Amino acid sequence: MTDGHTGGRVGGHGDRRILHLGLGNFHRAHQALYTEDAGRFGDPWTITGVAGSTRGVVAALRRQRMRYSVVTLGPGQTDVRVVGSITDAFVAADEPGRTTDEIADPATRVVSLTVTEKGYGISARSRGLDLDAPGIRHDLAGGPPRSTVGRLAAGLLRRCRTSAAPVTLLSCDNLTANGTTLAGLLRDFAGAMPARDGAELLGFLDDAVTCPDTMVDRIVPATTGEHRRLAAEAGFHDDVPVPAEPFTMWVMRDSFAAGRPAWQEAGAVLTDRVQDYETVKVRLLNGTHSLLACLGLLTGHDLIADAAADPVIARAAARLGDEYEATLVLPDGFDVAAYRRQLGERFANRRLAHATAQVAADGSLKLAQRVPDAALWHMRRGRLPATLALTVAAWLKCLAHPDRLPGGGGRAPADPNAARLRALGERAAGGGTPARRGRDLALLCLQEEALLGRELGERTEFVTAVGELLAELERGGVPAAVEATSGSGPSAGGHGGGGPAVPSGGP
Ligand SMILES: NC(=O)c1ccc[n+]([C@@H]2O[C@H](COP(=O)([O-])OP(=O)(O)OC[C@H]3O[C@@H](n4cnc5c(N)ncnc54)[C@H](O)[C@@H]3O)[C@@H](O)[C@H]2O)c1
Ligand SMILES: O=P(O)(O)OC[C@@H](O)[C@@H](O)[C@H](O)[C@H](O)CO
Repeated sequence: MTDGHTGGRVGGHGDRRILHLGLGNFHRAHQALYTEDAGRFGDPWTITGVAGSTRGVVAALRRQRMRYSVVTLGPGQTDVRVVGSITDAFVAADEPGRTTDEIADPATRVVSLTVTEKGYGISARSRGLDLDAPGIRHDLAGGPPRSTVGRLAAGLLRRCRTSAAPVTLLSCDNLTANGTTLAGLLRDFAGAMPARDGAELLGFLDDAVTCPDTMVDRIVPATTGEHRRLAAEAGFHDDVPVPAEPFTMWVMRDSFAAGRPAWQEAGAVLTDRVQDYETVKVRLLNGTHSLLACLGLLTGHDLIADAAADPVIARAAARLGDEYEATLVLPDGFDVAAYRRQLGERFANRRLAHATAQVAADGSLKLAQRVPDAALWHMRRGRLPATLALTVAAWLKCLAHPDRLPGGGGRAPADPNAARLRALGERAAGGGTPARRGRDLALLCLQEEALLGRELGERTEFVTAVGELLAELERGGVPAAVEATSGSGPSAGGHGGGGPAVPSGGP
C-alpha cells in the first residue's frame, strides 16, 4: 500500500483550491490522484469536494480524516493507494448557500465537475440548456440553486460582484466538447435570467472565466464489499474505497484563468487538440461500452467483461468500432489500431466487475453524446451505420420493455426517461407483428419524441433500420439482430463504412 497523504496538509494552502462538484467515484480515482501527484512537483493544491445530496461519502471521509483508498485492479495486479488531496467535503443540500460562497471565494481558482451527463440539463432536442427542466426553472425563479448550472451561475455572479477574480470551470464528464458545452449552457442560463443579472454574468463569463475542454479516461466502477475487503487487507479500513483499472489518461486544453496544479508532471497531456482525443474516446470507448452494456443486458450478462467475451456481442462491438473509426479525425501520431486493441483488453478486465446495468444507466443522455453525430456523418456520405442503429435498438429494447429482460425488470438500467420510454413501449406494443411493433417504437422514440435529437429523428432510413432491428431482437434475440447487421461493412480495416444494412420486413 502506498500512502500519498501528507499529514498536516488538511486546511492548509487555502489560496490554491479546487472546488469539485460531484464527489462520485470517478473524481476520486482520477483528478484527485493527478492533483496529489502534481503537488510533489509544484505548489500543492487542495480539493474541496461537494456532494449534491448523498451523504455517505462525505460522512465517511470525515470519519477517515479525509482519506480514502483507490484499489487498482489489473489482471493479476492489485494496488491499494491512500489518497489525501481532498481536504474538505460537504453536502450541498445540507449547507444551503455554501456552494455559492465557495465558488465566489477567490481562493477557489478551479471549479471542476463530474456530475454525470444528466447533471448538465442539456435538452436532447436542442442540445442547449433545457429551460423547462424543473431544476433549471426553479433556479431561474430565484430559489436557492439546485441544478449544477444554476449553482455555477449563482456562484459566478456573486464572484463577479465581490472579488471579480478570474476562475476556470473544468468539466470532466463524458460530454462532447465538455468545456465548450458547459460555457454554452451557462450562456443559455444567463440569457434567461433577469436582464441585469444576465448581462452581468455574460460579461463576467467573457472577461474572467475559462472553460477548457478535457478528455478524461479511466474505467472506474461502483464500490463493492470486495473493494473494502482489499483495502482492509492492505491495512486501511476504508468505508468508501474506489476501484479502478490500471489505465488512466487526462487530456486538456491549457486555458486556465487563475492557474492550475502541475498536472502535466503527473502525466496529463496539455494540447489544443483536445476535441480530437475526446471524440476518439467518447465514440470508441464510451460508444462501444453502451453497445456492450445493452446487448449484454439483453443476453443476460451482468458484467461488461462477460458481454465482451460473448462472441456474438464481440462481433457487433468490432463492427461498431469500424463505424466509429471511420468518423474520426485522429490526433497527430495517434495509433488507433493499438488503442482499439488496448480497449479490448480493458473491456475484458474481469476483475473490475463493471456492471452492464451501470454502464447502460442514463442511456437516453449518454447515447445523445455517442450516436447522432457519428451516425449522421455516415448518412451524409450515403451510408447507413447499421451497428450504430443496433446500439439504439438495443437501448430502446432494454428501456421500453424492461420486464422482458433476462432476469426481469429488476435488471433494467436506471434512466431519467425510464417511465416515458416504458409508456412509449406500451403504446407500440399493440402493433400486430414484430415488424410493426419495432417500426412504431422507433418512430415514437426517435421521430415523434426526438429522444436523440431532431436531425437523427428526421433520417427515415436510420429510424427504419432501428425499427427493423427491434423486430429482429423480438424475433430472434441478440444473435438475430447482430446477424442482420452483418452485411454492413468490414469488421476489420477501419474506414469501410456501410453498405446495405438490415433486412427489411418479415412479420
Ligand atoms: N466512472 C467512470 O469510469 C468515468 C470515466 C470517465 C468519466 N466519467 C464521468 O464522471 C461521471 C461520474 O461518474 P462516477 O463514476 O463518479 O459516478 P458516481 O455514480 O460514482 O457519481 C455520480 C456523481 O454525479 C452526481 N450527480 C448525479 N446526478 C446528478 C445531477 N442530476 N446533478 C448534479 N450532480 C449529479 C452525484 O452526486 C455523484 O457525485 C460520469 O457520468 C462520466 O461523465 C466517469
Ligand atoms: O461514465 P459514463 O456514465 O459516462 O459511462 C459509462 C462508462 O462508459 C464510462 O464510465 C467509462 O468507464 C469511462 O468513460 C472510461 O473512461
